Amino acid sequence: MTGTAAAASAAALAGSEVAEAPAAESPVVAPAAEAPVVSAPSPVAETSDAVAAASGSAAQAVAVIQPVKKPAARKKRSLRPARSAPPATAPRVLAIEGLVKKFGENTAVDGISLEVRAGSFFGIVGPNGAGKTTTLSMVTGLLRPDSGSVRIHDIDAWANPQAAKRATGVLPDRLRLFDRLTGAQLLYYSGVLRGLDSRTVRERSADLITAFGLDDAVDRLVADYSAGMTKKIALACAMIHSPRLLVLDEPFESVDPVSAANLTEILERYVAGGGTVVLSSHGMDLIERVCDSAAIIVAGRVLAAGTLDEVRAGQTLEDRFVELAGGRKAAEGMEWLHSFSD
Ligand SMILES: Nc1ncnc2c1ncn2[C@@H]1O[C@H](COP(=O)(O)OP(=O)(O)OP(=O)(O)O)[C@@H](O)[C@H]1O
Repeated sequence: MTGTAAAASAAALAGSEVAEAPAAESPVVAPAAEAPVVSAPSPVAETSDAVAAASGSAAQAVAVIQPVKKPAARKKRSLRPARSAPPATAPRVLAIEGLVKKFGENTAVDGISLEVRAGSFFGIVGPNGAGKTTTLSMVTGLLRPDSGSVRIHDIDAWANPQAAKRATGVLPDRLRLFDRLTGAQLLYYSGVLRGLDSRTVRERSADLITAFGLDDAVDRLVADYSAGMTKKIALACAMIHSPRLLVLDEPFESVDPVSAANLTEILERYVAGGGTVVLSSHGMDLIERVCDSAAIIVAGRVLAAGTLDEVRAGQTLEDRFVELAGGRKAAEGMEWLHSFSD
């Protein structure tokens, strides 16, 4: 997704439980290396090195993916305790009702409803193509819904987009920034565009640059930034007008672990100060670590939403996700991949 600002604070979910059967052919999510708990046994693709045995060829002595023969028993580990969600009495910062978006024959978003209350760190997960970006784009005014409504701090985001955008900071999926500006110029531009006076922008820019560790990069063109640095400057731009709600589409993609910890800390402080974060991510461990509430979206529909514990339902988020998304797929076939062309 793409874009810039918009509105308010956060929340736990309305407690919507599984709404329908898992999509039969949803794509797979590879098991995260560090995924905590796993309770139910589930089939996993196994790797084995040294397949040299078959031919003795050094070229073939590499790891290959073998078909799954039987479900491997998975170790039970304890669940990471969930961060506490805001009370149900907290103001609703984001209310999405019956959102639908079609692209030709393809229904990308098929009636999504969600609620996020002030002070929530809300994670949205789903397989590739599930409709996360499309949903967030409709929330932030970047894509007009076919039907449904989006309210940010009780402002109808599509009837009154300017007011809604004032309350929102946006980190879009496909960053389209004015990258012929330096980082400092881009921050300044973002602040002034938000109506901040020059002095305030300079003060906030200095704070953000330090917080995001961009001191050495601010005078370079954004076009020359690495992917992770670009995410950071874009996130700084999204925050400069101190919005009540931050909508972040895959904020940690391309961000190194140290910088991710830094970003997480900045966001945690923002939430502790009353802000609300809605983010999408494929990092299940990260969502379990930082979010108090979550939604699992598959094929344009919400299959589970609520507090993290409600959504996990006693499993890890990853296992619950895989279960709802239709299970893991065995990596079978493609034997040709092992018959190297040289
Ligand atoms: N501009 C567009 N035109 C046509 N189809 C689109 C467009 N944007 C998204 N889609 C389709 O809508 C569906 C949902 O896409 P979307 O980008 O919202 O998924 P996503 O959950 O964000 O996926 P990912 O995790 O891969 O980023 C997909 O089938 C995609 O091909």
